[in-house]
Amino acid sequence: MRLDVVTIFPEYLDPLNVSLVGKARAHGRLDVHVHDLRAWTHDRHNTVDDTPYGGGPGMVMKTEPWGEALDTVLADGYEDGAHGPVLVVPTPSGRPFTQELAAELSTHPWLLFTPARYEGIDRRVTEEYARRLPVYEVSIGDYVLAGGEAAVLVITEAVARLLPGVLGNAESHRDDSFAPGAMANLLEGPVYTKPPRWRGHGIPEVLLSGHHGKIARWRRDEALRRTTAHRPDLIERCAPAAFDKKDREM
Ligand SMILES: N#Cc1ccccc1Cn1ccc2ccc(-c3cc(N)[nH]n3)cc21
Repeated sequence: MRLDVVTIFPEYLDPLNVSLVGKARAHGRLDVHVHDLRAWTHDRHNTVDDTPYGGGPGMVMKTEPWGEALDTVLADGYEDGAHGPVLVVPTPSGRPFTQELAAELSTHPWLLFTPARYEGIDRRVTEEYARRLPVYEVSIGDYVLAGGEAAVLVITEAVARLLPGVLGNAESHRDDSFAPGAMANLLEGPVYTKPPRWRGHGIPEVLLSGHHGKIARWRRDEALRRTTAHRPDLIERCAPAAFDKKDREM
């Protein structure tokens, strides 16, 4: 997968050099290019914003730098023989980012992120590129950030971990919260590791039993309990297998 990010804060994307995404890049599973939008300005102040038509607070990001930047990035990518990208626009007014959307984005060979700042990008930029590219406007939550770069980090990590070979243990995202399967849409249950006792806290006996069926049932029950407590809205989306009464009677 190729990822391009156009931003006025390229250093904000430095975390894409470490941990899971950094390893995926080192192993050639991800090809990440971060571009400074100001490279496509031509005035001595490297201006990327201006006052909003119709008045109002804040500033709006100008069309011209974005147009030049995206045309260049697209040309570079196509030269690399890449398939057409999808444009991913972080915005508070976008489609909620979910595990399902992460899985959908992970099927595309090229994601082109346009994290804005100020009050956003002049709408004509999105309209212009929507003429030739699929555009995903994505919200990572019902709160307002100061810009889209944090959203790019979140989206990139959630997508990268779904790419073949990126997660060490292929099982790791099998029981993810929200991943398909019997535990789909259930929140993670509690996890434990050595030492067996810590400051007077022990381990649930079932986890030391070696009885895999009982352990699996306990984990499912704990996931159901936590989901019911913290996200009852997810319960109706759970696979029927999550409520398998037969198991419970065992
Ligand atoms: N746009 C806008 C905007 C509109 C009103 C007030 C403040 C902003 C700041 N902002 C500028 C760029 C940008 C990108 C993404 C988010 C964003 C995403 C989620 N899920 N929350 N916030 C915010 C962003």
